[in-house]
Amino acid sequence: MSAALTIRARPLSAAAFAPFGDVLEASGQPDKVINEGLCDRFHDRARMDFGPGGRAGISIFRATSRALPYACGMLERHPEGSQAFVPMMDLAWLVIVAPDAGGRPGEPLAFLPSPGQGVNLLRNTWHGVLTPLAEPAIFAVIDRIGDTPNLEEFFLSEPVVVTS
Ligand SMILES: NC(=O)N[C@@H](O)C(=O)O
Ligand code: NI
Repeated sequence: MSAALTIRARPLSAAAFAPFGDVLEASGQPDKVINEGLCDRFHDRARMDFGPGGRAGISIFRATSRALPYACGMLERHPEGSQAFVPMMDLAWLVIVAPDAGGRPGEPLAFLPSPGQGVNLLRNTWHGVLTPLAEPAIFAVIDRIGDTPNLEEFFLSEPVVVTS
């Protein structure tokens, strides 16, 4: 019986997350200063994609918190569109992603966003479902609205255990 894979969650960084998506944050120099100089605009910072036959939508997720160490038993992906998660309050949450390895998830990575960070997952990127580590956990989710399921799930033979 193989031992369950254990991975350590690391602070979220744009560089480490880049193959999987974008970190949504007020980072670096603003692209524009607007509103009579009273607002910095960090312009167009996500690689969004909703494919033919779909459109962008904003939904609100109210999720149940989990705890570390967290056993992740399923990774999913959305073949027809990107998916962004923007917390609407300051809370700890977990982002699990994985490269594709021949149509199934490869070794996952786990990230802990800092306050002020959201994520945009690229289309067809393997990820764990929204995983807050506190409650209340309210998120704005920007993803594809369409008539197809836009969902592929992969159930792991052994859960991946995420530690802090
Ligand atoms: N199913 C759904 O709307 N949410 C998931 O895609 C998720 O990543 O949480
Ligand atoms: Ni998803």
